[in-house]
Amino acid sequence: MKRGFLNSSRANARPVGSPAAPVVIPNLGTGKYSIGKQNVEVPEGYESEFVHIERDPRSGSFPGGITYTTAPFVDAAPGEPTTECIFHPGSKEVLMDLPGFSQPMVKRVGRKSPIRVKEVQGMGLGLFASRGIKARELIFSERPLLVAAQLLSTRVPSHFTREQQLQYSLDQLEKTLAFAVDRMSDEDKAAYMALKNSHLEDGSGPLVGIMRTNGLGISGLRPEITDGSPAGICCGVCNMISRLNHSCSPNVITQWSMLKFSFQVFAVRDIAADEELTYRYINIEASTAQRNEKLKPYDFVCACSSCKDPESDARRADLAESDTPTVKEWLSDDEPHANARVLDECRRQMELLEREGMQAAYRYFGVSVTGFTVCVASGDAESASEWARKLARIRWVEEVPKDIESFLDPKSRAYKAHPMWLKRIDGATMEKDVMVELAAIGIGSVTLED
Ligand SMILES: C[S@@+](CC[C@H](N)C(=O)[O-])C[C@H]1O[C@@H](n2cnc3c(N)ncnc32)[C@H](O)[C@@H]1O
Repeated sequence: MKRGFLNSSRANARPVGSPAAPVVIPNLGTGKYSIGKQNVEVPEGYESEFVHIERDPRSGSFPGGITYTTAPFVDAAPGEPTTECIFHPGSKEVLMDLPGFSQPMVKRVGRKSPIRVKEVQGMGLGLFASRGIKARELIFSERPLLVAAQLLSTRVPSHFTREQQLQYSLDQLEKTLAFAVDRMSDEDKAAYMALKNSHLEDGSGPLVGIMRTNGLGISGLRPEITDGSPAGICCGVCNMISRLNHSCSPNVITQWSMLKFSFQVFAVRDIAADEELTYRYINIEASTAQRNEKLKPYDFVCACSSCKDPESDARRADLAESDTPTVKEWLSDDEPHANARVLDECRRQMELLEREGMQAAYRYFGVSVTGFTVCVASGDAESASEWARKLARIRWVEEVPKDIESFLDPKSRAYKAHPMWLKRIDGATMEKDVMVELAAIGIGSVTLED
């Protein structure tokens, strides 16, 4: 039996409330113009199947149907923005059952905003820092204009061709969105309609096109979908966040807070005044060619510094092929120089991550926490404090130790009080009872024999 967080597969997986990624509606075609280019006509007479139901904001969902609602619907703070939602059964209950829902947003974009919208040549609009921003800063929070399931569970006539079925689904989704957009205030409606649409020629209607271009993934709102399929992810469309352009070396990350029903935007490294804020739309560990393939639905070819650097691919491939060093594996490594070996690997990967500007990758946390723990166990507070400095910049990963700031000073007393302090020096084996003790507080693991 295994115990402790750092043993679990979660230690290496993306964290709860992980950064949202823009949504590409999966079964509606992900390639550029992969559907609808032929101007597919759906036979007449099928439009009547569309049904919409509006409900009292506080009542729950009903079996089999979708519900239009305005969130947060319970105890919304006065003057807070609201979101038009298209919910499937169970979504509303997720929120109603969430203790403390909803909490007020923090750091809304106001008069002293650290960001401004500006034209970027060849990219349309973009977001820029209006002052210097420090790594880990919460730059702003935003409640979406719209939250909707990515896919509608409509019954598609089976005698349609595949193209007709896809077009039919797009048309149904467009009508569903139209009803929600119509419920928005004039200001929000205008904001939604002014967003970029890069799906002008693939059969998407204007509202669907805007959702596909700007939507950010939100998990946890479709409890009935338990198979991990994309249908379980909802899509949030925001006004400001939607202006973030893509970079493969992004300087911000977004995180969804269900409790605050809003996205939070954090700086992953220092951002200079007037620098553009950029965000990753796709997995950034992939090669340049793979990344640009994934970006096709957004209708641009990325020209960020990594995409232009011929040596970047080798560095990213190296990372993609290397396992993130974990505390769990280090503890079960009996080799006498495990500390030095694991630390070398942490340093090597960190150098690649920093060189590639990949502070937004979850691996950045994994490498830092392992490097920190190994240094503490070796009694090397000086090196541990360097890793602590990196960890202290990561505010969007829940597993960063809450007291990490107390390890920034290598002379801090926190070191001697750390449960791992001097517990594993190279050349010495670790006592079983020490491992049991550590596992009990969530560091490492022990195998409990029957
Ligand atoms: C979510 S919007 C970003 C904001 C957008 N630039 C605007 O004017 O509202 C996504 C669209 O912005 C453009 N875009 C985003 N990142 C880009 C980049 N790195 N290079 C060129 N165009 C980009 C593409 O048209 C893409 O479909």
